[in-house]
Amino acid sequence: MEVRETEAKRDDLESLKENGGGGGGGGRGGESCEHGGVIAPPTNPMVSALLTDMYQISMAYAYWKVGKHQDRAVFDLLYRKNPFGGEYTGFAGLEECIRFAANFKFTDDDIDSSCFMHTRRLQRLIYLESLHIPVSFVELLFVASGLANSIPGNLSYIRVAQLLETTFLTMVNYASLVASNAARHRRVVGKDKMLLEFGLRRAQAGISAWKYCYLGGFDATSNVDAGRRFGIPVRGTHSHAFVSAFMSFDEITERSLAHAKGGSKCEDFVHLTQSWLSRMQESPTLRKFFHKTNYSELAAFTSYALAFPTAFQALVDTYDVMKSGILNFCAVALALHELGYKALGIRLDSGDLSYFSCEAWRIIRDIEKEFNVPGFGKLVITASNNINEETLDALNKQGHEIDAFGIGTHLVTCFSQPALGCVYKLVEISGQPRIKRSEDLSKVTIPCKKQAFRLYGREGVALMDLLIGESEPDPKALYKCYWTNDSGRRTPLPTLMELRKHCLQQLAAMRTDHMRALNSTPYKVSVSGKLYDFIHFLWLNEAPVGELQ
Ligand SMILES: Nc1ncnc2c1ncn2[C@@H]1O[C@H](COP(=O)(O)OP(=O)(O)OP(=O)(O)O)[C@@H](O)[C@H]1O
Ligand SMILES: O=P(O)(O)OC[C@H]1O[C@H](OP(=O)(O)OP(=O)(O)O)[C@H](O)[C@@H]1O
Ligand SMILES: O=C(O)c1cccnc1
Ligand SMILES: [Mg+2]
Repeated sequence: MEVRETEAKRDDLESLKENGGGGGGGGRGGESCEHGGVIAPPTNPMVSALLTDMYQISMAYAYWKVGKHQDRAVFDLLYRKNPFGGEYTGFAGLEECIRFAANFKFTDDDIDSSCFMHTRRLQRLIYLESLHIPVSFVELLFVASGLANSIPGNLSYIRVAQLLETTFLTMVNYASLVASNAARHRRVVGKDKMLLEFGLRRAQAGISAWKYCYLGGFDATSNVDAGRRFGIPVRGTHSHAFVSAFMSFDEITERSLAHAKGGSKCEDFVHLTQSWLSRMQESPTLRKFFHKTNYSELAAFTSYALAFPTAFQALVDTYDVMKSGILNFCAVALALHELGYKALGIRLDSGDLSYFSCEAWRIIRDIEKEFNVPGFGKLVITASNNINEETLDALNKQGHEIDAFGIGTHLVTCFSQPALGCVYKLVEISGQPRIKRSEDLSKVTIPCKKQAFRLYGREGVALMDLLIGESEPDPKALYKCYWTNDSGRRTPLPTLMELRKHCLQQLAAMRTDHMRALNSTPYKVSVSGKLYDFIHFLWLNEAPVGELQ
C-alpha cells in the first residue's frame, strides 16, 4: 500500500514537471550559439573586450613593444581545489568563452567610452595617458583585434591570448561553481525529487545562475526570462502577499466555475469551499484538528483556485500550517474535486519541514479515506525556506513527505563557498614549454599543450583522469575540441539539455566515496610518464639553485 501511494505521488510529480504550477510553462527552447556559421556574441551584453583587468592590456602592450606580440601562446585554464570541500567540480561556461573569443574585438565604442570625452582624438590621448600606453598601440589593438575573425591564428598570438584571461575566468568561475553547487544539491536529494531554483531575488550574479543550476540537475526555475532565453521549464506557486491581500469572502466578486468536463457550472464556488470546510469540521476524524481556521486565508485560496482550477497550489504557512493552512487547502481541493479538477499541492515555507510535511500528508490521507475520494492524496508537497545541502541531508535522515524543494539563496549565492579559484597560466610559447615554479606543489603549472582523458573501470566507474602531452598517442578523449580560431574547426555545441544529461551521466559514473559530502576520497588526476619526466626536467632547468652534489 505504501509503495503504491509513493508511486502515485511520483506520477503526480511528473505531471507537475510537465504542466507546471500557477505560472508554469516552458520556454522556446533556448538560443543557439551559431546562426549560419556565425557565432553569436556572449549572452550577457555587458561582456566586451574591456571587461578585463588593466594589467592584461599593459602586458599586451609590453609584448608588442619588444616585438614578441606574434609569439604563439598556450594557456591552461584550471582550478587547483574542488569547491565545497568536495572532490568534484562541474565545468561550465565554455560556450560563453567561445562566443567571446569568436567575436573578440575592441570596438570604436569601447575605446570612445573609455574616457568620456567629446572628440575621439582627445579621448584616446587621455585614455592612453591614464593607462601609460602610447596611442599607436591602442590603434593596433583596435585594428588587429577587429580582424580576429578573419586572420587565422590571431587569438593564439600572445598579445590576444593574454587579453582573454580575465574574461574567460569570470565566465568560467561562477558558472562552474554554481553548476557544482546545483549538482551537490541534486546528489543529496536523490534523483526522484523535483528541484526548483528560486534564486533570482537573491542573486548577485548577472544572468547566468539559472542556466548552470539547470545544467547541474535542477528541474525548473522561477525566473521567466530564463525560460525564454534558455528553454528551462518555468514553475511557481504564490507568495504570502497573495494570502495577506485578502480580508474577506466579500472581496470575491466573480465566483462561478465551470465543471472540468463541461456541462454544468458551479455558480458560487466560494460557497462550495465553505461548505466543504464545514463538512470537514463535522467529521469525527478531522474534528480534532479544528480550532480556528483563518477565513481570509480560505478566501485567498478560493480566489487562486478560481484563477487556476487545473493547477491549484497553496502556500499554507501564512497563519498556521496545522490549524489553518492545510485545512483551508483541503477544503478548496475537495471543492475542486467535486467539479472534476485535481489540485496540484501545497508549499511549506517555514517551521519544521519534516514534521509539517508528514502531518500534512497524514491529514490529506485521512481526508481521502473519510470522504472516499480516491486519488485525492496524489498531491505534491513543495518545501522552501533557506534550504541548503545540509538541510536536505537532515531531512533525508529524519524522514519527510516532501516531493519538491524550492531553493534560492544557498544555491545561487554559493553561500558555503562564494568563489572558485580557476586560474589561467602560460604553459607554452613559440613551441617552447613553460613552467611556473612554486613552493606550493599544487601551484606548479604543468607545461605544454596537453590532452586530458578520463579512465573508466570495468563497471563503468571513473577511476582517474590522465593528462598527456599533445603528441603522445591517444587513449579515449575526455574532452572534445569544439572550436579553434586557426583551423576554423567548428563542432556544433551541445544544447543545454544535452549538457545537463552529460553532466548527470558523468556524476552518476563517479565512485560514491569521491562524491560523499564529508571527507570524500580524493579523485586522482595523473600525467603520463613522459610528461612527468618532462615536468621534472623543466623544474630543475628553471631552478635558481642547482641540485646539491
Ligand atoms: N526538519 C528540519 N531539519 C533541519 N532543518 C530544518 C528542518 N525544517 C526546517 N529546517 C530549516 O531550519 C531553518 C528554520 O528557519 P527559521 O529559524 O528562520 O524559522 P522559520 O520557520 O523560517 O521562522 P519564520 O516562521 O519566522 O519564517 C530553515 O533554514 C529551514 O530550511
Ligand atoms: O529561502 P530561499 O532558499 O532563498 O528561497 C526563496 C525564498 O524566497 C521566498 O521568500 P521571500 O523572499 O518571500 O521571503 P521570506 O519567506 O523569507 O519572508 C520564498 O518563500 C522562499 O522562502
Ligand atoms: O514560485 C514560488 O513559490 C517562489 C518563487 C520565488 C521565490 N520563492 C518562491
Ligand atoms: Mg521564504
